[in-house]
Amino acid sequence: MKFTDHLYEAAKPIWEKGYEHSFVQGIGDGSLTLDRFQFFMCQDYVYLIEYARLYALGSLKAPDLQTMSTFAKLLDATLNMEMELHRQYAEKLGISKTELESTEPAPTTLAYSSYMLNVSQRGSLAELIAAILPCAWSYGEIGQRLAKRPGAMEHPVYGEWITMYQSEEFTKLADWLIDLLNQLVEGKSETELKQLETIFINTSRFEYLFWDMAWDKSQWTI
Ligand SMILES: Cc1ncc(CN)c(N)n1
Repeated sequence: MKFTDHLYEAAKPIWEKGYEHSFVQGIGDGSLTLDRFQFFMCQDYVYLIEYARLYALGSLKAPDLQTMSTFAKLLDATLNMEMELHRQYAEKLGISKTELESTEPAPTTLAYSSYMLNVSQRGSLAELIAAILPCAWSYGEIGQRLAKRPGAMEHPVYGEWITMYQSEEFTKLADWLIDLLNQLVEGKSETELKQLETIFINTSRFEYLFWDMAWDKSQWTI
């Protein structure tokens, strides 16, 4: 069993709850209200700015030129493919680029991105990947599951979101991280593997909390 298969099994109950979340189901059946989606896209945009920095950090920590170059491609894909989706949605929803970029991170957004940055700055490349992997992997899974629903990809609002996250272009980003993590864990001790699992579970939990935040549109209360 590959190490990432083990991680997948460990996080499965959390990911399943994420898939079943009213927000995700609302994207799938088109019932999600626009105000919630708009809140999500703005928070997600500023989250992705911080997330993209982790790919730059991955490039810094990379052991060889090929790995360095792949992290640079992942950085480019986040800034110019994934975040372009957000910019296009913002335009359609009447949100300017400046407004999008200057979104104040809500508590969950800030906690999630700060946790990833902290773990990745202090830790090894394997720890960095354990922190960022649920983000890339779980959205690919969600996209592919939602895409199987008849008509979901053709929905006038949410169709493009599903189309993007189910795409091969997006899912191959996670595949590459999965392969690299499996290589990096060779020879690691049980304690080190457990630490990687803890990080992976924590960011999986944050993924769930992000759906919750978007559903409730929860902001700072003080
Ligand atoms: C919170 C979150 N998690 C994951 C993804 C997919 N990169 C995202 N855009 N936002």
